[in-house]
Amino acid sequence: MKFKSPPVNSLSLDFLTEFCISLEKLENDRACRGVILTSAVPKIFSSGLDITEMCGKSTEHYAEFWRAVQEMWLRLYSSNMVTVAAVNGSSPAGGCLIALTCDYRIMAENPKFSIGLNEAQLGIVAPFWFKDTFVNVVGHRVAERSLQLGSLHSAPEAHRIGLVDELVPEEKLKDRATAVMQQWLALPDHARQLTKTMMRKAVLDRLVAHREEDVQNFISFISKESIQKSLRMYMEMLKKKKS
Ligand SMILES: CCCCCCCCCCC/C=C/C(=O)SCCNC(=O)CCNC(=O)[C@H](O)C(C)(C)COP(=O)(O)OP(=O)(O)OC[C@H]1O[C@@H](n2cnc3c(N)ncnc32)[C@H](O)[C@@H]1OP(=O)(O)O
Repeated sequence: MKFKSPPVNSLSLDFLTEFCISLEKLENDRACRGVILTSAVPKIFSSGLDITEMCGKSTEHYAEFWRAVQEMWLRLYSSNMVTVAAVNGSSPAGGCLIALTCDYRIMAENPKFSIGLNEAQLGIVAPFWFKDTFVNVVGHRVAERSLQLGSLHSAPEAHRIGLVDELVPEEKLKDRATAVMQQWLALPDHARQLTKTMMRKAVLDRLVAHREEDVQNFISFISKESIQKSLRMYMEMLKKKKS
């Protein structure tokens, strides 16, 4: 599956809805046992949640948007398919979450590409299930430091801390992702799927049990004037960086 929402594959409500529909179709297709996620946009895997969806909108819109973010994560983290992220560009925040939610991450070894949960840099907080997914990949200490600092890690550093499983030259990314997929698909599906469920169930159950509370937390957090101001300033900064 190739993300193609230029300029930066930001995760808008439309993007998330289409992503979930596509995942559901693949999940229900008995002939499909695995999916490789990558980007058709040069240099960017995904720029994370679309900030414009979280700025100056109604409470109803925030609720709908956040439910779509939750749905994307719940479907991908609990997928029966083998999921491989072929990270061919930068991947901050929600983009990093998508990669973390897969079974395996391969990143192009370009030191200009960065990845991480940088929410703190925007003055916002990664929710508990972003944090739990991160901890499950890199361990508590590395996750805590990285989250508090809102670090964006260069590709080599991301590999060093275990955020990505391997680095390959960009032109070899597709072949390597295919080889990894074949390796994972060589196992009997039922054994791999039950193992995945066992490893991920507690974290998935936690969001399922607190889903509505999480929506309400998001709404009250994002509606604060101080948070809206931080997001507006961040968007301004992104625009200024260009000129
Ligand atoms: C008590 C606890 C309660 C907790 C409750 C929950 C709290 C809320 C949790 C929310 C979690 C949020 C997760 C996120 O994902 S937030 C998004 C974070 N993303 C970023 O920080 C990335 C920002 N973008 C960049 O750094 C760069 O754009 C990038 C490196 C990706 C690409 O750089 P490049 O130079 O190639 O491109 P431009 O910067 O010029 O961008 C092109 C245009 O795209 C716009 N843009 C970029 N990113 C976004 C985005 N994420 N959303 C919307 N729009 C984006 C950018 O402004 C440019 O637009 P213009 O062409 O119009 O200028």
